[in-house]
Amino acid sequence: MAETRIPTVVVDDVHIVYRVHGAAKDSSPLGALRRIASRGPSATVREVHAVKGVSFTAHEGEAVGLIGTNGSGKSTLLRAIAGLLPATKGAVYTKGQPSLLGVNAAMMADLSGERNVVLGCLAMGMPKGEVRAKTQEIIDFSGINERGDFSSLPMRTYSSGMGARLRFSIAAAKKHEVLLIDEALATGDAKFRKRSEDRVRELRAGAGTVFLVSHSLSSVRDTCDRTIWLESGVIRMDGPTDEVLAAYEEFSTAK
Ligand SMILES: Nc1ncnc2c1ncn2[C@@H]1O[C@H](COP(=O)(O)OP(=O)(O)OP(=O)(O)O)[C@@H](O)[C@H]1O
Repeated sequence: MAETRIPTVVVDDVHIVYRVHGAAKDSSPLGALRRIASRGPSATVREVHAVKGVSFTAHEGEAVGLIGTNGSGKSTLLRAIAGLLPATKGAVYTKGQPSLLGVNAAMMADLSGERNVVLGCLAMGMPKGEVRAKTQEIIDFSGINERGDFSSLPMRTYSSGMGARLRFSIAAAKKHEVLLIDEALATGDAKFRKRSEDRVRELRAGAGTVFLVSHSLSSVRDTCDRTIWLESGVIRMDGPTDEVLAAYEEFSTAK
């Protein structure tokens, strides 16, 4: 009997178009004067068609890598799956509320790492008692205290890698139906990467779906069994990670 796979994310012919205001082609004073005289606001609005008709379905327990050259639309697609960007055309359907974990996820730079852990957990909807019980565990997982008591120092004193480790550790402390990771694993060192990859595997085992955007092909290889390759906003390949990475590597070296 065929195994029933439960879909968690359905992306149906999604297009994302950014409208950039104040980006007139002719930025000279004369050009500005012409635009004022013609009263045409559209002259200063330019459109960037970042995602062009992308469709796929992801299932419970699946880890999907998203790769592609700079500007190919990976982060845009992830933000659309997270519900942070509306699709200009098409639709995204998700099971539960996806959580987006990116390198720029909001943290309060003037508060200590520990306070950020507490706030981050509360923001994810964790009950107060659980936050208290998990705070130390999260700090230990992040490893930021390996070289001294950094968790009591303001986050602005952390290196970018330390900040990324703490952000990942906070997000990974909760069970997610759909976890979207944008480059967050790449900044950690080898030891932390191993730990975070193990955590991603645990999340998948709990029937979660994980998306990983990364330029680190080894991270994708170690974490994902399926990979989607985006190029200029279009899916170029979607299949087993090994096959997609081999084709992508060939494409990158041929360029
Ligand atoms: N806020 C924005 N406003 C206008 N255009 C944008 C915006 N964000 C991204 N873009 C454009 O959309 C396209 C896709 O960008 P996106 O950041 O999704 O690519 P990416 O594959 O994640 O790139 P990278 O690997 O460099 O992170 C690019 O052409 C980019 O210039």
